[in-house]
Amino acid sequence: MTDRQHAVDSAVASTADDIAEMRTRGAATIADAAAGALATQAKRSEATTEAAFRTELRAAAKTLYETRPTAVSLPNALRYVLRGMEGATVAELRASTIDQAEAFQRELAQAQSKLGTVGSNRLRDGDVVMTHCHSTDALSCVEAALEDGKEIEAIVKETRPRKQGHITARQLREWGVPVTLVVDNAARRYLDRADHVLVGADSIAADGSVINKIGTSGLAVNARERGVPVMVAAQTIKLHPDTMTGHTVEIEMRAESEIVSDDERADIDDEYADDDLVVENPAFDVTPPRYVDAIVTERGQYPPESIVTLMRELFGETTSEPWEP
Ligand SMILES: O=P(O)(O)OC[C@H]1O[C@H](OP(=O)(O)O)[C@H](O)[C@@H]1O
Repeated sequence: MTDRQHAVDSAVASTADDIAEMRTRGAATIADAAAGALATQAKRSEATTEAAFRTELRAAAKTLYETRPTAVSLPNALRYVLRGMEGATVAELRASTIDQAEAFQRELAQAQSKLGTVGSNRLRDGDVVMTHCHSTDALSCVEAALEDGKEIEAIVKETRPRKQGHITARQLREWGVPVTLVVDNAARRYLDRADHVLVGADSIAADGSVINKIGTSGLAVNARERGVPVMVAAQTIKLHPDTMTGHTVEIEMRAESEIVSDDERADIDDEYADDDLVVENPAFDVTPPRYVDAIVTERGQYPPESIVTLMRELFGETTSEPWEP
């Protein structure tokens, strides 16, 4: 084991593992868990010097960062917490880090609730929304509309390969929303019945592109063809500052076991072939801004092309990694 691994608390390692294995998933939920893990690291740290404490916290942040690459809410959360780590003694550093992590978690919840109010203004009584994957930001718009007394129906895409549509359907049913669950391939057929496509985002790029669960871009193109507006619910924590300086967002490639079992692979592949069957499992795709009607944030709704103005205001041009000294 390296010194860095020794310094990282077991609770941080376990949070990182939960994120990597998607037991903790969804961009906002990941950010919340990461901030909580840094607070735990600060609470449990046995560092005796200020330098050792800072090294530990940076090592914890790096461990969390290296779990999944696409949702920018994760590095944005880590950056936010580490920037608040201030003080001349270990006790002061500990207190400020814990305070900052708790402030982050509070603001995250408040932002989602504000975003929900903004998004619900786009929904009319009796509207039908089509969802993809499971997004707490997207669902907060429906929740706010229901609280306003509007009746909303949902067509919920299953979302292969991990079927997060089931989580969305379960939540909506709990709220008493009529739900029609469909396989992903049925989306175009059911768009005729939808008034909105409502999705979340893992990252939003400076040009207004939306990086979200694989299948979002095809859904958005079909929705445009059918004249159904596409609404993306994304707190500003989903804005990807690196894209202001030309970087692209890394698309996570997940294990092939999410798509085919070993037996299925053996059944498909020719055992005498010179090469192996290739199976690829990208978790996300990129929807160009021209297929998106509105990005709904806690600061109001934006046409995708103008999101860069908000990014500059919130992040400046800073894109350094949170664990860099
Ligand atoms: O932050 P909230 O809105 O909850 O979720 C945002 C996005 O995170 C999810 O990714 P995954 O299931 O973690 O791969 C989905 O792509 C979803 O749209």
